Amino acid sequence: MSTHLNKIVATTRETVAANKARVPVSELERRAALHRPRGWANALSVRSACGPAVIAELKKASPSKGLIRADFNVEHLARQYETSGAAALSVLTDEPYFQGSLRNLELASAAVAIPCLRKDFTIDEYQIVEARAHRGDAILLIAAALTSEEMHRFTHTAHAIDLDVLIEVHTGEELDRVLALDEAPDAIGVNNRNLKTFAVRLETSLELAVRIPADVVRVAESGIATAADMVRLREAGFDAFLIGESLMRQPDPGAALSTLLAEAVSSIPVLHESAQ
Ligand SMILES: O=C(O)c1ccccc1NCC(=O)[C@H](O)[C@H](O)COP(=O)(O)O
Repeated sequence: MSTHLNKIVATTRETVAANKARVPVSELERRAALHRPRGWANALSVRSACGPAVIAELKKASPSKGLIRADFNVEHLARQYETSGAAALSVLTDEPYFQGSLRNLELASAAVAIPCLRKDFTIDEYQIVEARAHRGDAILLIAAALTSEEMHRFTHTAHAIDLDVLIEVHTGEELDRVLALDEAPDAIGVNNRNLKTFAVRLETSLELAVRIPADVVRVAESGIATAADMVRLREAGFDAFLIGESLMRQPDPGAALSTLLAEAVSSIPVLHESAQ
């Protein structure tokens, strides 16, 4: 595990321990029963069949960039993204490094009809029930932070409570471990951000794309900023594009997403035809 990831995971263990002491699982289960998950991966598949499926990320800050967006009204941003054509949302819930929160997940999810990923560093089953209790529709598992046994167990736990699972990889070796799991995730993401150096290379996705089976949703993550990036990734086989910082830095992230989608549709021939 990289030093950065090690540090984030260590802090996450402390957060989980504190949350467990404060809110019992029975209370999370009571809250979870109030809402039905909305099929995060299916929303991406459906959109991807007729246009670019963007997962718009609500990202206030990050370890690599510090504060990204000061003006951060979660409900407003979530609605703007939905109106502008996002297929799904990703909501960061880590507080110490990303200034996210479970409250943000709940507010964003309640404000829109599109499904929401709880974007966090999942290292304990408690967080999966927590995601469901706070209106999440899917969880993230990061292969670099988990053993194969943990990935399998967490995927099973999430599926048992109707949550979808996105497993994120950075290398071919991590992808091998994911492809060998007995219970497959609903989506596999390739993260272009190197967690040792924070350098971002779209080539990471482009190189691994061919090895991801077409029966899971293929997601390219990090460093996507232009329609040209989306065209390259789409041509390599990706179904969906997870975009955080490049939209968050715009004065009007919703308008920026609309423009990006319009440019992507006109640049990808097959999408242009299906949009006619
Ligand atoms: O963004 C970071 O600095 C970061 C650092 C350490 C672990 C994860 C990190 N980011 C999480 C993500 O995966 C991204 O937020 C997501 O893919 C969107 O990326 P971007 O469009 O480049 O903001």
